[in-house]
Amino acid sequence: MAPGVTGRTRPTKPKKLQHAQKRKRDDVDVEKLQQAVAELDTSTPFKDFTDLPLSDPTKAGLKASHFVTLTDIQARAIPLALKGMDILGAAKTGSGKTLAFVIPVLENLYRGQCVGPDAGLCAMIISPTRELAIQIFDVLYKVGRKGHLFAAGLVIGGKSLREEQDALARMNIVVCTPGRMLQHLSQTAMLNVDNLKMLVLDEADRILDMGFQRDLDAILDYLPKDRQTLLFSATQTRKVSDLARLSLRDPEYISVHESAASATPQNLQQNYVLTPLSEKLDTLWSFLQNSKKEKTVVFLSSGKQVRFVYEAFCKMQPGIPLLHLHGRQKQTARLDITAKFSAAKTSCLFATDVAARGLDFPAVDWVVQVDCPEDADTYIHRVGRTARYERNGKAVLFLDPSEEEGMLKRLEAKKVPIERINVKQKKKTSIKNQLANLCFKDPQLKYLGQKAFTSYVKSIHIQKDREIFDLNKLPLEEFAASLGLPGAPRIRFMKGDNSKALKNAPRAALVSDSEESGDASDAEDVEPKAKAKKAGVRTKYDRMFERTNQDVLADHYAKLIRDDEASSDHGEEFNGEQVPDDTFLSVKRRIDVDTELHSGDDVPGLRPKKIVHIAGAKQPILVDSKRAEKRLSSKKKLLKYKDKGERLVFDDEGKAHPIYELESEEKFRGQGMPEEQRKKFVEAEREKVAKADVGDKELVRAKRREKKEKRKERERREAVEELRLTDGAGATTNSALDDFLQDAGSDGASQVSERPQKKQKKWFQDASDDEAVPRKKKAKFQEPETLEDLESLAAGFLN
Ligand SMILES: Nc1ncnc2c1ncn2[C@@H]1O[C@H](COP(=O)(O)OP(=O)(O)OP(=O)(O)O)[C@@H](O)[C@H]1O
Repeated sequence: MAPGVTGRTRPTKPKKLQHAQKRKRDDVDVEKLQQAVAELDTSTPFKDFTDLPLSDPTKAGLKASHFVTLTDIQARAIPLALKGMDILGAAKTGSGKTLAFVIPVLENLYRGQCVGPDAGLCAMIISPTRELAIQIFDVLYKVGRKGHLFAAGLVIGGKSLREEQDALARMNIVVCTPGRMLQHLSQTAMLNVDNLKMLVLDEADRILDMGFQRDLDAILDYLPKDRQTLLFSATQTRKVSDLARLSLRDPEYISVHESAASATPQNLQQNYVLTPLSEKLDTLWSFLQNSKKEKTVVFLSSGKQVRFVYEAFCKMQPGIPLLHLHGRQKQTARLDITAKFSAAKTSCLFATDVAARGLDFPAVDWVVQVDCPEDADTYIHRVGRTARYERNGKAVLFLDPSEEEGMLKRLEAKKVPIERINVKQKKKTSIKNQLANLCFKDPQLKYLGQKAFTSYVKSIHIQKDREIFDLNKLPLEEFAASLGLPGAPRIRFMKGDNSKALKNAPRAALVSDSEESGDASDAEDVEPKAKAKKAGVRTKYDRMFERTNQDVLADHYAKLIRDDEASSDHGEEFNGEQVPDDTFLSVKRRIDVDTELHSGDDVPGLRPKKIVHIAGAKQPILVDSKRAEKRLSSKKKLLKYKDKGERLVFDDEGKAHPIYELESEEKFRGQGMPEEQRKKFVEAEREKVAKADVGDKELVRAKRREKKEKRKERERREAVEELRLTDGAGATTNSALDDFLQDAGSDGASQVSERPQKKQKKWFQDASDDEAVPRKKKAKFQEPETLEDLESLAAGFLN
């Protein structure tokens, strides 16, 4: 519906006349707005949205969504953006950057009358991840739904290319991810971007970094140079080279919090805990046991770790709903998980850095970083998932002692205030035995553990900041044991690899292909944009699971492993990026073959025949087909041609004998009748077994006794502890988490009562207090139920 027009028009008026009148009113409105914007004094501090020269539909949309007061970044960026300036906007996480570009997009297009299918695509908003793109689209819909006539759409993959192509041809505003957008620019004939007026990069530093470089540069080649460009991020780029790439025209650098004491929100409490790598899962488990009533995001460095920890913790039933999110999940699953976590009051989400940037989950209490982030910027974005827009939040970073010094230095340089706290030892439970038992009983979990171990080691190996990440200082054997593994899986590194090149390899090296499926693997954000064939050699575990998979695995695990294999095709996901496996690991395989061409090979059209001599083979092999040639590359298959040899044992004098040697007949007869000999033998063996059984039973009894004693001892300690706690002044008023974490330097036994009450309240009281406000708001606004609903509504504005 057009701005200012109500639905109750008189039915007697002819339609043409109505439209003409409406257009006239729009023109007047637009003219007035143009003038107001031209006269806008950008040095005036604006407080409310009503102070700005905005169109009626935008004002109505803002009002309906309960946006009244401008945040700092909005107050400074929106007036300049309305005037058509290029902007580099930097402000802390959760400070409302999305509205700071959504409003100018709607307004500038409105004033420029870029509406309807003839206007073509006028604004492009690029986001690094699909989830963030959907979130931006949601905000665009909320603000634009009250009368704007633009057709807006999402282009993030996960749908058929054809479907997206048709919709794109009608769009005025597109919210997209770089890979998929590039695919359309190069393949959708009907897509015309000549009229593009505005380009927005959300999380600009991420989109400008090497991971997206190829796609972004290619997109920029398609776009007209004469356009307005807006860049926003909590950690903004100022590199001249980046600005040149974007052809910015005298950009305005707006850094709202540059002079602030910290780069992170003020209402965010930040701490770190020193915990050796091998105890990180114990600490995490204990933390979750003490925060069952909270909403937590847990960051791990790779998708495989996320899956292992999620599966293992689910089996251990922590008493809090668990979710997991990583880049290799199908898009539908990812959307489902983000929606579930957004709606949850208490839950724990295990995630890779795919969830680190931009996502606005409501009411997150804690961000826990189990694995150290790759740099301070990633830290800032991760912790930014909590303490958003005036809410309180808490973040804790687990650091191995080897990571402490380097990471603290980096954080200090970026103005991140962080204090050390300790975990109360009495509240910490070890889950090592439990995990070992689970892995022992469940080979699939063990397999996931092995993958988790390998991917963690890889993730450390490819880190470029050697002051923080040093593989040699990490207790890898203990780490493997902490995952429940019987030993550390062997990993072989290639010599002279370049970590930076490796980390950025996937985007640079992989070529986009045009799948039309709705599969998550097609083309997007943190995923590689192509299917790189796995050229590497399978490990013995891979082979083992390929075999087991066929009929032994439960459906659930068969799927897990299938997914895993699918993901392995693309390599590993580290810090939200994909790193191909084959560039990282190599297994030596050498075959001693000596090849000679068979005579007559040069007959045209015939496959050349080769005679191959293999070391140890009885005779040379004729290779006359592709299959025979392939067989040569398999060590196992080559065995068939080799002389098998004979296994021998050596006696005391060093003489060789076959393993099973028959006794001489004479000697055998000398020992009595065969039946008697058999009986004697059976009797002797029975005695041996009986003796061994006594020993075994004694061992089992001893173990049981030991377990029982340990349990009793633990129960006794807990009972004493409980008594002491209920007796202690103020102790019962603290949450379980108060009881779990303690300030660094204070001793474990007297924590709770020693900490000043005021500080405790500031730390932990926020969760329930603040929740009411946003939830109430949400109840009033009727959300479209599915993404499809939302998309069709936004596309349908045009009607
Ligand atoms: N003017 C406003 N009034 C009230 N709430 C607002 C306003 N602007 C933004 N918000 C709310 O603040 C929250 C954070 O906003 P947004 O997601 O835009 O932050 P951001 O700065 O982009 O964060 P990040 O850096 O993590 O991407 C959202 O829930 C949003 O609805």
